[in-house]
Amino acid sequence: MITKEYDLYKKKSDKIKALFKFSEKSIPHFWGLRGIDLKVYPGEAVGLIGINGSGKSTLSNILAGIIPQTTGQMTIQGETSIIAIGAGLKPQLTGLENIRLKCLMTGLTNEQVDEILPDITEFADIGDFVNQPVKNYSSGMRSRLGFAIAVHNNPDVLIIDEALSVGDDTFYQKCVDRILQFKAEGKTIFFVSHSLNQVKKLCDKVAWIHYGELREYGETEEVVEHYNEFIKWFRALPEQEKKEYQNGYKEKQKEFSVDDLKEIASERGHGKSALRGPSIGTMSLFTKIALLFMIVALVVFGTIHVKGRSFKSYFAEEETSKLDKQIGHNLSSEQIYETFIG
Ligand SMILES: Nc1ncnc2c1ncn2[C@@H]1O[C@H](COP(=O)(O)OP(=O)(O)OP(=O)(O)O)[C@@H](O)[C@H]1O
Repeated sequence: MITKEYDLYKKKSDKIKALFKFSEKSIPHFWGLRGIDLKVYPGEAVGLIGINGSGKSTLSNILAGIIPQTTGQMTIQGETSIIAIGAGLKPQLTGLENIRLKCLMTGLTNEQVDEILPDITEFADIGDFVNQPVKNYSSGMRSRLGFAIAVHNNPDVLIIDEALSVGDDTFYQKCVDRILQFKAEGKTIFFVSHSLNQVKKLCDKVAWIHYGELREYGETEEVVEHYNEFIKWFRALPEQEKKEYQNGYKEKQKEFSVDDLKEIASERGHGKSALRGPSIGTMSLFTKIALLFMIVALVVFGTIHVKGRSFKSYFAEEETSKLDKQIGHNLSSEQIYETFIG
């Protein structure tokens, strides 16, 4: 059961303060995901649908290992690769440099990159722009480059987050063909999209994420139909009711707690392991005290051993150097002779 809790810091300094706060009550929280359970098999393409802000990108970033979940265990067999518009591309580097960087990061050697480079540039088909910094690319070009790199890295799990929505028809068809080829090879695809037609065309199953919850998971036709019914119902609501509906869910996302999660886990028959997680970003009281102690110790140690010398010898030397300055700058040679020698 995957959850993702975001801290809604108002200022950057609040982030640092929060590390040492023994009560986190003053920091507002927001649960982007509230207990997502999914079992996906090799060769399956799963669509992730939902209204804006429902948690699709949060889930796909967790699946790709870009951000950690707050609680829950995730088992992925194989390598993942995510394609989101411009995700992971360095804007200052050229297309070619980005290709090389990404490939080296996946463990290829420079020689291996040289071999697949022509295939990647041919797939991306962005012409001379491949020599331009990515910051000059249009969103379609970024998507082309990102897609070309990701598919040539040959991942076991491919995550596509809205990356097809910005490409033109020719590129879209090329990507669809490659995705279908991946599926046939037994790879798993997660496909985030607002285009229900694309989802219907590509996906075997669909997960409908609704304000951080998994509202429905099943066969594509059925889930898309229910989602469409919801959209129709929602659009027909008067503006005031729409707002109330949205605010009600947002409030639930703010007030969600580990107790709620425990309740969901027991309803679904999960053991305690479903509640465990990487717990990155939260520190236990013991860790906080230990960290504070280490910082104090470092400061004291650093003060006592200034510039590699003990506190006493450092200040003795400081005094001598002051005297040297006085000798050099204020006293004449006769005065020096009289003061120190004569
Ligand atoms: N770093 C963050 N800090 C705080 N809140 C965040 C953060 N990232 C996402 N959120 C919130 O989590 C919720 C889910 O966001 P997410 O981007 O996953 O939604 P989405 O379904 O992909 O939306 P869209 O369809 O608009 O792309 C949103 O309410 C968003 O404001």
